[in-house]
Amino acid sequence: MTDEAKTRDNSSLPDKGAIEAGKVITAGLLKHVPAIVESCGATALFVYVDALDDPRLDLDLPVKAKVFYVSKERTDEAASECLHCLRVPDVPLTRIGRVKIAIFLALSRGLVKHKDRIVFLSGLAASKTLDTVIVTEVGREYEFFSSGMDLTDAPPKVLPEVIERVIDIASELGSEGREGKGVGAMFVVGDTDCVIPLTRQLVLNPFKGYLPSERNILDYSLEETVKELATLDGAFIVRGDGVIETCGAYVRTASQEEFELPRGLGSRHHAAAAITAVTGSLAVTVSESTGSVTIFRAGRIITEIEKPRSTGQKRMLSLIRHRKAKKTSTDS
Ligand SMILES: Nc1ncnc2c1ncn2[C@@H]1O[C@H](COP(=O)(O)OP(=O)(O)OP(=O)(O)O)[C@@H](O)[C@H]1O
Repeated sequence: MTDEAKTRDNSSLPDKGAIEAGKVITAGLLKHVPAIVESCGATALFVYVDALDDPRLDLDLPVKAKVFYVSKERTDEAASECLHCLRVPDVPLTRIGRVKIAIFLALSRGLVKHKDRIVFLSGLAASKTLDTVIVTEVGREYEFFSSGMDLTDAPPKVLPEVIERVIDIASELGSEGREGKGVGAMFVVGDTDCVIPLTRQLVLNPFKGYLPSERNILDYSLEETVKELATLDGAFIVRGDGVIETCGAYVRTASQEEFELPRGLGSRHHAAAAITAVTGSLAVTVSESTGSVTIFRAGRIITEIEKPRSTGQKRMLSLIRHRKAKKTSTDS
């Protein structure tokens, strides 16, 4: 976890009473999980372990399903302690957003498949409470994933870790923007032999002249460069093994009418749908206006991860402080 994220989490640490209440709620929920898994015929149980005090103590569940730990932590210990550990981006996410990303990552790794039934336990990391059970069948309902589409049909030759990395960077851009401003972006991943002829450069390719090993999106030292270049118009074109071919590329696309996208989505999102319709690529967009991250495949939206709304708590606190200060000065 980043220092900034730690500070954010520490600032909202629950008091002792809240932790005790959280433990009671979590224990109550976990008691019923094996029965829920069994009666729903679920084959996988996803648990957001950041909402637990100690996953090893709390999670001794005798379930007849594969158990997946979902966490924001990037540590290697987390991955080695359990075989199925899915890391979601370290940004504020809604409970549903977390479910969507974790299931999508599991799908792209081939750990779950289309029509699998999944039980997802979620909650708030800050309150150390598991308080939500979501049961879903992959591909059945539109709220999570595009319905009727076999999501197991992942783009060929795209490494799952590349998909994970792109979603990470996109989520961070959507959540944090750049220097206080919203940033939009588009990443077209895989099938670059077919994608590149359908693009034209809006600016000179900043990656030109670098060895493939020096421009791989899997290299964490490139993160800041990628985020900075996301402020340019156009798309990143990324090979399935993570090598960035170019950025600032305009995607030449068919007319907008061909794609049934929700109203309000503009040319960036239509370009993403279009390029995935005519190539075997996957596209990930970040909306500059809303911060939402959308994943496209075969001309359709697979899923959209909405940015959680700000609670306005900070603004409220500063207003209260301001009013108190004003009252004190008029009283004296
Ligand atoms: N065909 C394209 N190829 C690459 N980038 C594009 C393309 N069309 C638009 N963009 C990028 O998207 C930006 C925003 O365009 P527009 O507002 O129409 O899209 P949008 O889908 O509404 O996205 P947002 O939600 O970010 O505003 C453009 O400034 C440009 O950088």
